[in-house]
Amino acid sequence: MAAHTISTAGTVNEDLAKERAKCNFNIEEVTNLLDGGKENTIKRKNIENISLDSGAHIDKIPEECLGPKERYENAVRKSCVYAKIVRDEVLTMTGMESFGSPVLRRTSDAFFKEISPFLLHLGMFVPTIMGQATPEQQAQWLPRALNMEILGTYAQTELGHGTFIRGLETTATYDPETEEFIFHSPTLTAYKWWGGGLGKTVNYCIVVAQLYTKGVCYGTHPFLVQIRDEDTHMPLPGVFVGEVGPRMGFHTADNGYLGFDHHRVPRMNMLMKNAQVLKDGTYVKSAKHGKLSYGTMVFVRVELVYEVAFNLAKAVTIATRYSAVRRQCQPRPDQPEPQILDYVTQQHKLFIGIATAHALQFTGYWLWDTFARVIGEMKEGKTDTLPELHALASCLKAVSTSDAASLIEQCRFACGGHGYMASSNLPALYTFVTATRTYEGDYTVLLLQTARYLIKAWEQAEEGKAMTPTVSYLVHSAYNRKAKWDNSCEGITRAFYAVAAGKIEASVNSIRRRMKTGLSFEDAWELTTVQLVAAAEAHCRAVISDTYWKETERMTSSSSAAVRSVMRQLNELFLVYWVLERTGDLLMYSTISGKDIIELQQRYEELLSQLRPNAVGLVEAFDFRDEILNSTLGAYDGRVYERLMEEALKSPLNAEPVNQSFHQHLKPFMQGKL
Ligand SMILES: CCCCCCCC/C=C\CCCCCCCCCCCCCCCC(=O)SCCNC(=O)CCNC(=O)[C@H](O)C(C)(C)COP(=O)(O)OP(=O)(O)OC[C@H]1O[C@@H](n2cnc3c(N)ncnc32)[C@H](O)[C@@H]1OP(=O)(O)O
Ligand SMILES: Cc1cc2nc3c(=O)[nH]c(=O)nc-3n(C[C@H](O)[C@H](O)[C@H](O)COP(=O)(O)OP(=O)(O)OC[C@H]3O[C@@H](n4cnc5c(N)ncnc54)[C@H](O)[C@@H]3O)c2cc1C
Repeated sequence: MAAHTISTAGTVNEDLAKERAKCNFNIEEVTNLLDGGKENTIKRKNIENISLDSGAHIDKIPEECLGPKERYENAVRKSCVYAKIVRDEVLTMTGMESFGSPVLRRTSDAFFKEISPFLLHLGMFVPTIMGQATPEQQAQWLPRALNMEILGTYAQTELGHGTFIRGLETTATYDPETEEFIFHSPTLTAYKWWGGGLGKTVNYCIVVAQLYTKGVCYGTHPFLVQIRDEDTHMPLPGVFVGEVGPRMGFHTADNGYLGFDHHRVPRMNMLMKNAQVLKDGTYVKSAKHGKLSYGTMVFVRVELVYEVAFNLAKAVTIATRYSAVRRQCQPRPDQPEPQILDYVTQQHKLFIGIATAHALQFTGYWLWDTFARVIGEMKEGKTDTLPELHALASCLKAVSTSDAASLIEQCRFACGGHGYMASSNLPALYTFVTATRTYEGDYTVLLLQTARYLIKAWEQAEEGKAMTPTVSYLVHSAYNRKAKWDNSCEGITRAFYAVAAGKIEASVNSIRRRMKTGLSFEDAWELTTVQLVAAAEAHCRAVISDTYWKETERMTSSSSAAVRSVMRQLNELFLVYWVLERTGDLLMYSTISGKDIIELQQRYEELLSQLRPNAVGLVEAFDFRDEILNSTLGAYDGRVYERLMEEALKSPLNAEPVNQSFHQHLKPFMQGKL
């Protein structure tokens, strides 16, 4: 026991209590807005109560104090406990539509400081069966997968290739004699690498492999492959599977490797919605678009936008509450040390995080609606809106994951030394979210996919062709190269579109100029990629700003005046922040002047001080239960120091007064007897 442990359990930190009293809007009203309605809030809280009130999620020893093996085993145990609660209690109450819902994802954070080994089963295995299998195949596999009688993952990336899917080396060669595919890894670099849950947990997986039939390669296709015996869990003959070893985060996800030595799989295990191999080996392609087999990736990219918004919301809640409790320095003589939340630089670090969490959540839900619409159209045989969805999902995934990771790291900085404590939960949030910038398509690679679409859109605008909605701004820009500056939210958004258009045009001109010197299109493109990435990022920032502004107006149209006002302030802060971050671009592509920029800097500082009294109220509107935040610094009661000490005392190193290494190494070393 530490000497100065004083039990304050049941009390609330005074400063935090005062912050709550200062808040001038109805917090619950904002919570309802963020949940998409009061009914959804009630439903969410119900699910949280059912899942967490029994305390089944509580660890005796903090997860990060366990060794890698014990940590994984504990994560499997808790996954089974949570899955059982969800299956037996939550889904029976809410019906199957809750399966895979953001509420279950949110609640799962109380069980896993990091990640469940089941995440890929729910996040990619089941969605791939739903999206890529025929109705007959779905009828065969889905009930067992949904009931978790089989567990799966998504094994696409190999040691040699992740980005370049066409370069994958695993082969699936059809044998009409036995009506089977023969899976083989011809090289070391053909080994699958990274699949979440693959190392030890799953017995099935979606394997993406080069399909060969009748001596012809038809490119990559998804297959459902059994890799372990359902009873013994032993790898099947011809299957080499294991865990990839320690990594920066994802410690409890048992990311795995997988190789095949002529492993045979029934023909009907090819996911046949978009292409089929008939019994005699004839290949038939039914898909109307060549990239439909990449559908699961688009689905996850769409989900990731609100997934990272959720993680950012947790980080800013922790850092804002802590900043209300923490006092440091004495800027004015004879005055008490201020709360660090009173430092304007601290507000600058945190409030953009709160605003970005809103911006990404609103954009994420808007993108989800767009995705649902395109999927609906595809069911009717229409695929012409898929390229626009792919371009949108690519850039929004890239920018949202990158911004969220940077802002979560900024929240850690904002908490000083204590932010570096694992018990603050900020390190785990960062390592989890920074991975999202890479997986499901690397940042640069995805922005270049969007750039391809934008360059084509520019050419279509030049030719006077009809434009799809998200690039219709290019039509006007051809005639209006310098946007007239106007510092309203609408005017700022318009200027961001002008920046995007200007950068797209500059990229097009660079490519054309280079091609005129005799370079091929590919070489000219490559030399222009720095500009192309910047153009795609600018396009994405315009889309986020536009969506956030319009959604704020729409969502708060019937809110109370106080809620509408604080939501608008946050929205304006976001827009002005990005104007100040991008003044160079705006000077180039709009009529903004130095005087406007000085005025906007002042406006930004005004917004910081207007938002200051509502800061704690705003993060509390995210309505995270302590179990979900999992943080010594961010708990509702603000007992920061007590909780830090309580967690420190749980460290296995504190279980004994003298560690055996003293007798074994230190003492002989210090006494010169080594
Ligand atoms: C019952 C109880 C349950 C209880 C438990 C509950 C607990 C939890 C509750 C709920 C859970 C719910 C889960 C939700 C959580 C969400 C988080 C999810 C986390 C998941 C974790 C994921 C881990 C990571 C997984 C992976 O990383 S998988 C691997 C991903 N890999 C990639 O992304 C590779 C990136 N590369 C590519 O995408 C492509 O190769 C490329 C870069 C696009 C290039 O491809 P290719 O070479 O083939 O194409 P090009 O030649 O460049 O282009 C040709 C044209 O095609 C167009 N194109 C390309 N891609 C697409 C596409 N996808 N769609 C449409 N069009 C596409 C391209 O633009 C070109 O067009 P053109 O017109 O210009 O020619
Ligand atoms: C935590 C984690 C979990 C994962 N889980 C899974 C999983 O469950 N299943 C699965 O299949 N995969 C998984 N992955 C793999 C992931 O999808 C890939 O790592 C990702 O797609 C990036 O591919 P890569 O590793 O081949 O990177 P590379 O493509 O080798 O990238 C390396 C660098 O090269 C650059 N680069 C590559 N190509 C280009 C280009 N054309 N133009 C310009 N620059 C380029 C990139 O920008 C990057 O800077 C996971 C990865 C991580 C980190």
